[in-house]
Amino acid sequence: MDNRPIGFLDSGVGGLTVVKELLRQLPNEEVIYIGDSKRAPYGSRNKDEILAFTWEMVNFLLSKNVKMIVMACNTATAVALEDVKEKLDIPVLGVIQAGASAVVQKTRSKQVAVIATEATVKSSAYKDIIHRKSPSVELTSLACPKFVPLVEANMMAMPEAKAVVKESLAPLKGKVDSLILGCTHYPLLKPLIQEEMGPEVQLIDSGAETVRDISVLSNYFLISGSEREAIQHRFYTTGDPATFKAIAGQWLNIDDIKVEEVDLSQSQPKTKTLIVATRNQGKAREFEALFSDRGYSIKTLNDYPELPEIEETADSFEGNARLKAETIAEITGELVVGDDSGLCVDVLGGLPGVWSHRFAGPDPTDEQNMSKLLHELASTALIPERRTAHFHTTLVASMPGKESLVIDADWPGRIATAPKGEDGFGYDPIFLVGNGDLTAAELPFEEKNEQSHRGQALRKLMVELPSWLDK
Ligand SMILES: O=P(O)(O)OP(=O)(O)OP(=O)(O)OC[C@H]1O[C@@H](n2cnc3c(O)ncnc32)[C@H](O)[C@@H]1O
Ligand SMILES: [Mg+2]
Repeated sequence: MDNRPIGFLDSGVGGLTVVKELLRQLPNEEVIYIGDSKRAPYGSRNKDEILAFTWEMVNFLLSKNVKMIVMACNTATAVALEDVKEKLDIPVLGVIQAGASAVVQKTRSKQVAVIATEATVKSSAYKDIIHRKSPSVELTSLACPKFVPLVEANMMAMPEAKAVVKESLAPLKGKVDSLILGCTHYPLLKPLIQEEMGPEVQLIDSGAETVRDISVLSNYFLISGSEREAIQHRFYTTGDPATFKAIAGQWLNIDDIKVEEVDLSQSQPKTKTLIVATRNQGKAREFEALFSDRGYSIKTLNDYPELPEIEETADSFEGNARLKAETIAEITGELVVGDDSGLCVDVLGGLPGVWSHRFAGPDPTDEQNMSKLLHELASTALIPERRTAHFHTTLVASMPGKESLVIDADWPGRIATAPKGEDGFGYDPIFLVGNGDLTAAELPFEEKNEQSHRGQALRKLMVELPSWLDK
């Protein structure tokens, strides 16, 4: 018997899907978990980086006196398993072997697929093992680089997740009888993946399959834990402990889960700069909330007083957003995101639209803009059905020498007959959300962010950005 903990490592929260299975199958084992959310996703990084980061996590786990290490990350397994195994004298397990073995046993049609990160697909680790075991099995490998950012941002229940899963899995529909979830993050999207692939396709969870191997290995080396009272699992993250706790608490069903933030590398991880092309600090704060835990340092034009003022002279949201993002990216050489947004009222043919900010004159107050709009609608749109509108936003991410990434989002509603509510800004007090009776200025800050055009666009950006940067 050996009651030392088992160490789990992952690029973020994905390895929790393996831990969940461990807690179910082997309740006498204690867990030490390290997730490198700050540097996730690993899947689009190069081999040397993945190897270095994995070793940092291995050394962290060794400092906690673990009896075994489980690389609960397919990307780390594909790149670093052999190296780590060779150099340590405790057992080290990856997640690829077990998933590959399971699919060979379970497929009937011999048409199977694996979805994984780009690095795992590139490594051909699944292909190699499956072909060695059964040359007649035909494996299709598909990289789904948008899945990990989606899970890391805890967006699994949001409508964007369904859309991303549908779009990503389209090439596999109707072609296979078994699908390996070749990234430990993916079981968190399992209901959506199953719905998209159809009930007849069996999903193989590599992580869950791995727990059987942990059990076999512990028995073989006589290091299983014994039944005891005080088992204290410990979780560490390099990212935001609150997000980690939210995902882990829900997924593992543990109420008082202990999560600590750690700084893994001696030399700080390279923080990437993201310039938001605005002087509006409110917008910068929204970016900061989402991106600083992903290893970005957020700057605005206020940090670069020497940069020119950029006039919004285009006649479309995209035109203005490009003008801001591309001009600043060209001058600074950095990653820049620009956005342009506004309120589009149907009966006014989409006005005030791109002119929302200056609707009532060159430098109007929000009140002046709102009263002009109410005045315009007073004569033409008396009934609520004629007062439909939507907020629109277009985000453009730009880097010199790269085709820009463009993201749009809408937030539908209607125009009220009088302002209502204290929160928000701009036209919020006269924007009735959806078909309801509350204006955007009556929603609490978090709720507005969850629904709004800007909130939706920022979350889409968070999912699209890593794979765009990698192109
Ligand atoms: O271009 P920057 O410097 O970022 O600042 P801006 O005020 O022009 O910012 P936008 O182009 O994004 O927005 C234009 C106007 O649209 C309105 N607007 C945009 N989003 C809104 C929201 O969430 N709630 C209420 N009004 C909004 C508001 O009147 C804004 O001044
Ligand atoms: Mg504007």
